[in-house]
Amino acid sequence: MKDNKNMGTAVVTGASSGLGEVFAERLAKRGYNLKLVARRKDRLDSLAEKLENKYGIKVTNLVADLGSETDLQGVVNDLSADKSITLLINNAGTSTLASVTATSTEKQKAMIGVNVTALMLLSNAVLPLFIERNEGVLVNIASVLGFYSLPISAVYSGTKGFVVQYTRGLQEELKGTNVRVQLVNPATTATEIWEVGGIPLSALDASTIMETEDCVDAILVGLDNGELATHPSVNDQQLIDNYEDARLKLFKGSQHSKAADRYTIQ
Ligand SMILES: NC(=O)C1=CN([C@@H]2O[C@H](COP(=O)(O)OP(=O)(O)OC[C@H]3O[C@@H](n4cnc5c(N)ncnc54)[C@H](OP(=O)(O)O)[C@@H]3O)[C@@H](O)[C@H]2O)C=CC1
Ligand SMILES: N[C@@H](C=O)C(=O)O
Repeated sequence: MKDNKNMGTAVVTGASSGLGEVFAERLAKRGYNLKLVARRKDRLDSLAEKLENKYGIKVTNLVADLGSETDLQGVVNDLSADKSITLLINNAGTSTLASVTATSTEKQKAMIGVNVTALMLLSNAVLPLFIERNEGVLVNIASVLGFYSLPISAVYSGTKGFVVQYTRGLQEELKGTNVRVQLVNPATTATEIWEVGGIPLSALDASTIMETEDCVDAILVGLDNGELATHPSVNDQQLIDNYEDARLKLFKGSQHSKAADRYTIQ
């Protein structure tokens, strides 16, 4: 991304705390006007006031529960009609970390509503404009739990697995265009999501917890460098390359009309 004053509008969902709040600050500094989405109006209002005063940009808040069909449709309508949007960061997310049987159906549906349905419908809202203009940036925040499941993350990992594959699919669709789609897989980062999800940060190994600002700054470096998939906390690039190579090889190895020899009926 360039540093100039004609950046258009960046939409950041989940801007009332954590990664989203830092994204909002960093993008304001780069000269974007902002559209911020979350439920907590007080937090969005004070952030908007701070960023407008500090950076001289315009901030519009959309107070909405992305898990509510009506609120989500309101945001979709707003974004679809806003031709100033140049960047959408699908960051809002919610997690309940517990076994499936210990997680209410309501909480499971909330994870699917915010992490999956909202992310997809908000992408649908901006992509037609990006494609028509042949320019635009979509950033989807998944998680390392999108390619790995813990005994307490079956549903959350399922939702983030959707984000991973959906984003990869969009990248394939948009290959050869100037519409950029970045997949982001953060690992443990010091935000409220842990407390909200039932695991206090104090219960985790401190050496594995990244600061929120460091995570966002790494994601933006990845974006500036044109990365398709950004893993902020993975130092060893070879691990990423091996993973990408292995999943491609496994896919290619699956393209056969006959069952594998080990499934021959004896
Ligand atoms: N922190 C971590 O360790 C990791 C986080 N992630 C992902 O990063 C993203 C950001 O989370 P993070 O900053 O950590 O957590 P936070 O809890 O700090 O932020 C989550 C944001 O999402 C918003 N949000 C949650 N539910 C809704 C809803 N129903 N409607 C509208 N907005 C909602 C919250 O706003 P409000 O409550 O005001 O509505 C808040 O602004 C998420 O997608 C998360 O899954 C991925 C990997 C690791
Ligand atoms: N957000 C975290 C879990 O709640 C993660 O994705 O690791």
